Amino acid sequence: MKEKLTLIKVGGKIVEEEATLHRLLDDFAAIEGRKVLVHGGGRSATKLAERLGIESRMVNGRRITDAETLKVVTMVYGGLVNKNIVAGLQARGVNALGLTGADMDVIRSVKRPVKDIDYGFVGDVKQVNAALLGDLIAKGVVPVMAPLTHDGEGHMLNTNADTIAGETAKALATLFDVTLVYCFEKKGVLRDEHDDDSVIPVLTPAEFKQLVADGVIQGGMIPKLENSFEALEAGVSEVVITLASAINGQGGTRIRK
Ligand SMILES: Nc1ncnc2c1ncn2[C@@H]1O[C@H](COP(=O)(O)OP(=O)(O)O)[C@@H](O)[C@H]1O
Ligand SMILES: CC(=O)N[C@@H](CCC(=O)OP(=O)(O)O)C(=O)O
Repeated sequence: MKEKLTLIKVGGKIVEEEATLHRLLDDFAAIEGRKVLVHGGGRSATKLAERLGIESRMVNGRRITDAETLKVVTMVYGGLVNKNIVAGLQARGVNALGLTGADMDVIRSVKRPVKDIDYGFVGDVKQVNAALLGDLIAKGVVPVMAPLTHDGEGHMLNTNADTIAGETAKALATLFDVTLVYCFEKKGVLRDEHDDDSVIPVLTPAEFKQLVADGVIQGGMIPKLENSFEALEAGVSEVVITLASAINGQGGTRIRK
């Protein structure tokens, strides 16, 4: 039987605010057994870009990443956000190791080809080094992964954090019994975005399609759910979308095949 592993993805709103980040780190530190944390930081990148006079543009939930924006996201995700989390976890007795995809060649990607839209320096994941992550995890290390990858030819690329989480969960599912938890600032996938208590407890692909067509599920939630269904198909045992302050408990939306 495979050992259990919990992979938590935490988004920009949570990591940006001290209070919510500290709560999340307390809850993450309390998770027993093998674990991995993947973080975003989109909101912090947008704020720094604004201070530097660089315009931010998102298309289909992805950041258009020109050369200047790539410098900003590399500083923010690989530097400030990642190290803040690593230091916070070390203070809580968790042996965290911060990684971008370039570190130990853990995630290689290919620059997204230009079709209708030129996303710039955005990477589509090609390969996750599950064996390496598995070795680190077996040694008691807790990887903390930033949403940055590399192309193997000397270039960093910006990759959506939900995708990093989904792809890493899929790769680790060859070694572990993986639960993937996307946590954010709402209680789960909601039937009415303005009613916090309208959580959909279980979501299937057919219901997802219908809710997208009805306009109930929109924006960043669409790629998050697409990544979730893909992960389940590829052998991840369980996918949950839930409130950041509820990662240890029940509740949220459970994704079904
Ligand atoms: N039906 C829905 N239920 C909950 N959130 C939804 C729904 N439809 C759209 N959303 C939006 O999706 C957002 C989460 O996606 P995203 O911003 O990519 O998350 P993250 O902060 O985790 O990166 C929520 O903040 C919410 O505004
Ligand atoms: C290519 C791309 O869109 N990358 C994302 C990576 C950060 C991210 O996904 O952060 P959240 O989880 O906080 O949204 C971006 O730059 O916004």
